Amino acid sequence: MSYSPLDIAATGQHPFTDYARWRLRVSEDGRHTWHYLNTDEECRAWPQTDLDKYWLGLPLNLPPLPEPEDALAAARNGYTFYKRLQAKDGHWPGEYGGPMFLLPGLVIGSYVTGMGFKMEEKLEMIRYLLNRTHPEDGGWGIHVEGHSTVFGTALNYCVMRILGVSADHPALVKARAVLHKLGGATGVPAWGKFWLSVLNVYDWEGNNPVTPELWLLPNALPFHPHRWWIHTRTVYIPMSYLFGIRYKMEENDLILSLRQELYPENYYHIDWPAQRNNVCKADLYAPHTRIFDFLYSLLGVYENCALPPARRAALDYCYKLIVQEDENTGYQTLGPVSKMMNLIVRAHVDGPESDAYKLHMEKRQDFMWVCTDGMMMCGTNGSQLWDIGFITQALVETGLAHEEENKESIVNALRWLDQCQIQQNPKYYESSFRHRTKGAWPFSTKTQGYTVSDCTGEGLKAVLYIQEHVESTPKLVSDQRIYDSVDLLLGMQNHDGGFASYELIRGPWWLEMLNPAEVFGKIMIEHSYPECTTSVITALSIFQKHYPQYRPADIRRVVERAVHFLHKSQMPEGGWFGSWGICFTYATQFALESLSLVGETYETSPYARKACNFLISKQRSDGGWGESYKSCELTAWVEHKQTQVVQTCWAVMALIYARYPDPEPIERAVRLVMSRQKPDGSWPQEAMEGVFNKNVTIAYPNFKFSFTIWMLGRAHRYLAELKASQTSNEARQV
Ligand SMILES: CC(C)=CCC[C@@H](C)[C@H]1CC[C@@]2(C)C3=C(CC[C@]12C)[C@@]1(C)CC[C@H](O)C(C)(C)[C@@H]1CC3
Repeated sequence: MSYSPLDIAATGQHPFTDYARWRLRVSEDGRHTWHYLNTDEECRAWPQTDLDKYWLGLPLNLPPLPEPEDALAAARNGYTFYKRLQAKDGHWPGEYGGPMFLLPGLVIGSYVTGMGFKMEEKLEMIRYLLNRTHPEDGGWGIHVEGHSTVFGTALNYCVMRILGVSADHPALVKARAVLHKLGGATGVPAWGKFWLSVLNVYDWEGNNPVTPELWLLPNALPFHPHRWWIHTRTVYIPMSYLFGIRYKMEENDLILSLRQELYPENYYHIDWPAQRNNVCKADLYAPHTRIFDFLYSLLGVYENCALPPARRAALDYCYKLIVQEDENTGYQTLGPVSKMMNLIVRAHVDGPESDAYKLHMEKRQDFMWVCTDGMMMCGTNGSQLWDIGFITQALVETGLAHEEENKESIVNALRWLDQCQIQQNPKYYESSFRHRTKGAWPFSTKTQGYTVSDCTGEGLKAVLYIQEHVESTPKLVSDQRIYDSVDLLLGMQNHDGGFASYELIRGPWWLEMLNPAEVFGKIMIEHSYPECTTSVITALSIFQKHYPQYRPADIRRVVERAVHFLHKSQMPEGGWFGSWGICFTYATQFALESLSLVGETYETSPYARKACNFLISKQRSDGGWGESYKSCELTAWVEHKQTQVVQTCWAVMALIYARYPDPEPIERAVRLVMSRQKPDGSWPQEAMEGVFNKNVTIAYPNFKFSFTIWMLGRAHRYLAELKASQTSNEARQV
């Protein structure tokens, strides 16, 4: 077995492997895999690039660029740097870390199925966790910036032990103390109970039922799982399978020892059924409702008398759905959590000799990323489309795309966008309850293959911008393919006029009252989001400018209803609540982009005016904006300790969309963003940019390039326009 004790340094400050030997391979459709080269010969044959070095945190030693005289020159310097991080195939790879409950799935899932890791991977995963302990107490949180929780600490503690760290290691001694102070692993939230049960260090009796038979109910029922938010149902399918068979790893010395380490009390005396609703206070974000507890007690009764044929039929059905999901996504599945759960089911049913086992093992690699601090598991197999969508639009809108030295880069980006569009519906379509995909752009890669409304919107915009505005680019995406994506978007509007993430809202609002996850908010059904709504309607409107003859009445109607949704969802203070980026700054940028489309600006619309005043009231004395992820948890603005460059860019973009008439706040913000730029044109990484399920931050490190370049270039032009109109007004007055 490749899991054995290791001698590990006390801290993860210095790499445990030779960072000059890591290489990022970009293959197929933008797939990312990291490789460690063992010999000097291999290293010579495959030299390290600036792209590798940048993400590994190695110095690029670039000469300083000419000091920028204005905002546009700063944007140009920014792109001179960022172009170096473009992969040969045209997209911009990047890490996608933040959640601290993903590596546990990877490592526990691999351990229980007998899949190993390379030594260098193990060492850097350990180092990553050493570097991500909470600076004050030494535990782990649900995400890298969060306080220590049982979820983060119990699971990552197991990861460290599995990977070979001794229980006496100073970091583990500390983490164990945190865990015990929080009451021990009994109070881990539901998903933690699940992983620990799979590892055989928690009793299945301590889990609320995850009844697979729900899948056998008639599809028409309003609470049928096919109506749940896609991430929730895709996780619950393999979860219910593994619960249904009470899967657990065979006992071994490590497991026996973990049973002692994780609990302050005697493991064998724990009253397991009493733990089902025991969740540590530090973890609890979305407490169960009474109705939830009542229904789960009924399911608990059912569990005691479940009929074997019904259980068998339910398990068979879940297994079928799992196989379909694996095949629809190239064994990546929708996301990192379902990935590892599906992997366990397939390993269990299909066995270690099967293709499914081998493919699952191989595709773990797509989520594993080496960063400055070690190796993490990413939130998806990358954010390829999302990142290329923004930077390409930024280049076109700032005019940088037209500059000779950037032509090749922009054509390469178009080629990548072209190959990324999904041109068919999934192999298993209706049978696996999928939304159509023909015409869509996904969030990451075509192989992952899921429609996301706003990714399709941003992908479409990026293609239209390049194909329609940048001279001499080939027209790679045909009219028909563009129509396919417009048809898809037109079909994704919800009854409230807004757009959700992957699908239409399928279930009733009250399903949120049955959220079992405890640590995530708003995960049971789709919801309409101002961000997604904006990406879609801006894409449709830009499309219409270039293709005025195609479904104009439908587009008009969809846009009108969407604008109505945005009006309704404005918060009383004037901002919009962001669900995917932090937070009011993020969503307000999107909402004002939408309003600008229909001519609603500071001068003409009370909505836009209120939003601008809200943003201006949050500008800090240094000219920037800084909002904490706590805003997302609390649904109320919380200041960040530091001003954030990326948020400053969002706020300024919002003001520009609304044609805010006073140049002064914009000029101050531009100065702030320019002052943070390094001589080589880059910006340093600051706080997390993104969020999901209200409670978990996630990194979008490419935003510090796309939104800075975009904002600086646009502000440069906007400020010039403002000055020109002020001068002409003055002239008229004279
Ligand atoms: C709770 C579970 C299953 C955790 C796994 C993590 C996923 C749920 C997260 C990770 C990345 C994530 C935040 C993402 C999204 C949904 C939830 C994801 C997939 C979407 C696609 C929703 C729509 C958004 O506008 C946007 C496109 C930014 C994000 C992208 C990342």
